[in-house]
Amino acid sequence: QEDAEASLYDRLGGLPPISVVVSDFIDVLVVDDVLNANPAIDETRQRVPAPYLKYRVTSLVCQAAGGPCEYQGRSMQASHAHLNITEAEWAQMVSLLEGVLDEHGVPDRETEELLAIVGSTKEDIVTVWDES
Ligand code: HEM
Repeated sequence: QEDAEASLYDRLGGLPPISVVVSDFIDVLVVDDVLNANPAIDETRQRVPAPYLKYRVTSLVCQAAGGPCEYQGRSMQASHAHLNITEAEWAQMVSLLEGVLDEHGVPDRETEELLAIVGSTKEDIVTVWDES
């Protein structure tokens, strides 16, 4: 079934649109007040160049969507463990991502698939879990 239809990568239009969406996503992420209220996130995003993050995230998404890229960055666990990311911060990131996908008119099906890819990394990225 999967062989018979276009990959998510192709349905999104390949690297040019993917890189634009990722770029806009990183742009809103790094200036977000909710996320920057976490000092570990704030310090790290000031130290790590946004264009570098755009490159890495683009290659990761490209690969995960079935495109020709090979992600050569660190694991999600290794690159986020020191950021003390909470569930609330995770939810904020998802909401920013949904906004960017909506702005770019990414269709529902592709939006769901992208959110599922991102969602699959939550266990590795969130280290501060709500009780209850
Ligand atoms: C609340 C959620 C997130 C925040 C605040 C966040 C923030 C950051 C920060 C500050 C860095 C730089 C870390 C460092 O170099 O010390 C980073 C790296 C990275 N993040 Fe995230 N991130 C989040 C979620 C995600 C998600 C969902 C993905 C992809 C599915 C992702 C992909 C990456 C990649 C690929 C890198 C680069 C890894 C490397 O340097 O090799 N991040 N993130």
